Amino acid sequence: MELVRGLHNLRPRHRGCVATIGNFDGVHAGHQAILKRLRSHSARMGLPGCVVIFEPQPREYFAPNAAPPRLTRLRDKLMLLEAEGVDRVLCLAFNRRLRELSAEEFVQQVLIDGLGVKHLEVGDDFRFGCDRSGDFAFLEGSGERHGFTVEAANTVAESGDRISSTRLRQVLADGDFELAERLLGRPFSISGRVMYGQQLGRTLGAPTANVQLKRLHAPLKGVFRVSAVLDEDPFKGSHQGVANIGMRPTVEGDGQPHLEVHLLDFKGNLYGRHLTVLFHEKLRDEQRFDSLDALQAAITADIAAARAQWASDSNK
Ligand SMILES: Cc1cc2nc3c(=O)[nH]c(=O)nc-3n(C[C@H](O)[C@H](O)[C@H](O)COP(=O)(O)O)c2cc1C
Ligand SMILES: Nc1ncnc2c1ncn2[C@@H]1O[C@H](COP(=O)(O)OP(=O)(O)OP(=O)(O)O)[C@@H](O)[C@H]1O
Repeated sequence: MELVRGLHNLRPRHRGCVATIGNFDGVHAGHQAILKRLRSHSARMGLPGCVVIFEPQPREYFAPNAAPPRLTRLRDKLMLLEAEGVDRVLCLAFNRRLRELSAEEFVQQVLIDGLGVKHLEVGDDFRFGCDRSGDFAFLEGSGERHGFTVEAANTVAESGDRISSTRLRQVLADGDFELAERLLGRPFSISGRVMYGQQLGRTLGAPTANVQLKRLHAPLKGVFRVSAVLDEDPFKGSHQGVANIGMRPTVEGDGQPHLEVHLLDFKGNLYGRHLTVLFHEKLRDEQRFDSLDALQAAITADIAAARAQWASDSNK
């Protein structure tokens, strides 16, 4: 899969494709349905399938502090899009210039001059352009004038409700990981590099790998039953574990949320390795304990609860 950053990096060879546009945060089952249609039009027309995304996502640009949490960082989003068979991603910087483009200018500059789009696939509620003035009817009209076809994919729903990134954020915040897995088509995960922590975990009887969240504003907090894959290689096996996402109020953290993972029965150095943490169940909320002994007892109980659930799963 090819990543093109910015319109200025498009070359004549990039012209002629089938495309779709959106945030694709989480690459959930609704997105996957659109991407499946993109693949089939791409095969039918013998043209590459291109996804146009924005970075930052528009709401992060408009309200950096009030934007909703991210389900996927750019890196993970790109890996998931590649796994869905996307040939090319055009990542546009969402900035003042882009936000001020009218729907007409967006079509002309991005779809026609930039990509030479021959077919556009969008969701039925898709809107774009300055003040979200461009909709499906507008695109159909543009398509007739500029020579591309447009198709609106039907809404993909689960239990009667539309699947969306917004809904997933709520489902994760509620700790409903079974539903999250159905909406995503895979368990929810966060990945990152393991960095040095305060090295306190080992004295608590549970050494933890501190996974770098960087600027990721995680959509969940609390203590979870997890599994983890090392270096993105599922063939190296997945490890069972428990994890905490929070501020670590008992040990006076650094004011930043951390993702800390304790892998059960694992010995080895994880510093600098890449860890993908898959979330299976919420065990409890993070708490401020009066002593490190009380925290240690709580973590021991978390580990026991996780082990009991794994054991019951394997007996099913
Ligand atoms: C399963 C688990 C549950 C945790 N629960 C809490 C908690 O409820 N409150 C809290 O302050 N810290 C909690 N922590 C975070 C610990 O305070 C943290 O892992 C410990 O301070 C070690 O940090 P270090 O790796 O930076 O040394 C939890 C950690 C794990 C792995
Ligand atoms: N459940 C769905 N069914 C059909 N199409 C969808 C579905 N969810 C998203 N799409 C389409 O996928 C494309 C990308 O969607 P986008 O990520 O922008 O929206 P979203 O997942 O609904 O997120 P949000 O909750 O932030 O609105 C758009 O064309 C959108 O209409």
